[in-house]
Amino acid sequence: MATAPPRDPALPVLSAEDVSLQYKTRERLVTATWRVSFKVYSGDRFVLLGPSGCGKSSLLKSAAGFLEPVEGRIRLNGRDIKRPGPDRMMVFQEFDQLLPWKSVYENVAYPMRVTGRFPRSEIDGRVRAYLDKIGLSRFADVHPHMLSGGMKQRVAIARAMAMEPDVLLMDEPFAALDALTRRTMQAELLRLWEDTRFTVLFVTHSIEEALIIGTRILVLSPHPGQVRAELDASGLGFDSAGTPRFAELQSRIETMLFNRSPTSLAEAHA
Ligand SMILES: Nc1ncnc2c1ncn2[C@@H]1O[C@H](COP(=O)(O)OP(=O)(O)OP(=O)(O)O)[C@@H](O)[C@H]1O
Repeated sequence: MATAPPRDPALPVLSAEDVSLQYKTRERLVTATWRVSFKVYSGDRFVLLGPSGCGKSSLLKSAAGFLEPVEGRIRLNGRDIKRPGPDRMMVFQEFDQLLPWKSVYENVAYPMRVTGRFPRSEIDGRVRAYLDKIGLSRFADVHPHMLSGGMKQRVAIARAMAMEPDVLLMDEPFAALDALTRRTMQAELLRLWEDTRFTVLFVTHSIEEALIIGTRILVLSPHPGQVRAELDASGLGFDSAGTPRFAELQSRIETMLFNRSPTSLAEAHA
């Protein structure tokens, strides 16, 4: 297989330029986002944050190649995204994203087998390495219905990461988990990132999750989705919760999203 030419780290992996997204239903035209721009660089943990209806999932769908902008452009390594491809792997919120008739091993192997992204001789090693990374080696032969929600999400993450996509697209991957499992999974994602420094575009409506997961956060307001701000959240993690920087960013985001003054927010939390 031909190796890709080295990429210039100064160029974005993914870029959205004035992206407007719309849905045409029989009754009306829904504008999901209005001229949204952002750039995701190699190794970014880039978070799209905002309330329900601000177009986070639509932007992710567009990056995945399922939804073409009506205005503007969305590009991967400088090329317009026209369709889905193995260079972008998606992890969804739903627990039913695995193929139920295939084992954990086969689920992770499947995209590699059908896309030919790697030589066949490499597939077994890759599956085993990624199952090991997420601590599911012992469950390789188990079928999804035997797994907890958290384990299913781990398999989905391993399956996506094993493809070594240019950008990993994650749509509220931990939102359906209980609070403790969610925290464990957030920590695990950060640990995996420390290991390989993959590029991820992560959607959430949780401010706390955005601050823990993200190195950069794009705050969106709804109807239609528009950019409110882009914030630098690098260096924050679990240990930062409650620190002045964490609290300051949290308060800034709350003010932006709820249009409340910091004082009234402090009162609301009291
Ligand atoms: N398939 C669709 N057909 C029509 N309208 C849609 C469709 N999908 C999304 N929308 C509309 O587009 C807008 C943005 O939706 P989107 O799901 O992208 O937002 P979101 O920020 O991800 O919200 P949530 O957190 O609730 O998923 C909303 O007004 C939504 O109703």
